[in-house]
Amino acid sequence: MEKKVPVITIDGPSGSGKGTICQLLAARLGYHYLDSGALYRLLALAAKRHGVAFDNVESLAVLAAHMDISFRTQDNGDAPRVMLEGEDVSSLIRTESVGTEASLVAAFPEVRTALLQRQRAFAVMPGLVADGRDMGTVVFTDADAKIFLTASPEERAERRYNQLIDKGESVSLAALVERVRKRDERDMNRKVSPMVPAANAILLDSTGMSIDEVLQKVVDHVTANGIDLPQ
Ligand SMILES: Nc1ncnc2c1ncn2[C@@H]1O[C@H](COP(=O)(O)OP(=O)(O)OP(=O)(O)O)[C@@H](O)[C@H]1O
Ligand SMILES: Nc1ccn([C@H]2C[C@H](O)[C@@H](COP(=O)(O)O)O2)c(=O)n1
Repeated sequence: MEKKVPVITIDGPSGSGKGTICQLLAARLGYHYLDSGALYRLLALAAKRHGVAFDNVESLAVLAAHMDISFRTQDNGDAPRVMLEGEDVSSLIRTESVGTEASLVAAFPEVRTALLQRQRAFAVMPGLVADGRDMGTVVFTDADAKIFLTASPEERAERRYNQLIDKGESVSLAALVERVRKRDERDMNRKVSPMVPAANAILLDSTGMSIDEVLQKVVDHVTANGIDLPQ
């Protein structure tokens, strides 16, 4: 019998630290990493470039199923480069506006269905750490360990603020808090695959916790669920 691919899911709102923790965990375990939010961001960018309106559901679904995308793993351990039609768009998809547009196109069931198999294809040996909003509830329901990572909207906005300042972008913290709240609201209240913790996920509130502290809690949960760290 074929061995089941181990999968760990970390879902949660924007800025909760999912990407950071998933990448550190994947590196520790030697697993693959899926940034599912990047797929929705890529779709938003591809739609703009191909002149597809954000309410043209049929064309968005076709684009979601067929867009030419890839993730290029970096030898130095840095985040994978995100490619669209052969172009490195890693920075382009990280803007606040693309995040909002990704949240808009993600609300369509047709788009989510079109991306389902593409996401599941990431589950290959030796294992996968998947980050998103519905990894534990829809995409990998039989995952070995599920975590729902949160932090207060104020702290998440502040993390994003520091990130943008580091990149040399001038932003208002108050505007970011507002944007974080709006995106949470849309992601939590959409009809399909809303952002909710899976019934068998642990809830981890990272407000006031360092990255190392969060990682340790996640590692504890993962090992308690039978996934061993390599020595
Ligand atoms: N526990 C933490 N304490 C302080 N800063 C953190 C913590 N976790 C993550 N960060 C920082 O917060 C920022 C956002 O983190 P990250 O991109 O991992 O969040 P995310 O949940 O993946 O967000 P998104 O869903 O929008 O992609 C990064 O600059 C990261 O270094
Ligand atoms: N599994 C997922 C991942 C992402 N989305 C949507 C909702 C988010 O606001 C947007 C951008 O995601 P991020 O890069 O910030 O993680 O994409 C989703 O609906 N489901």
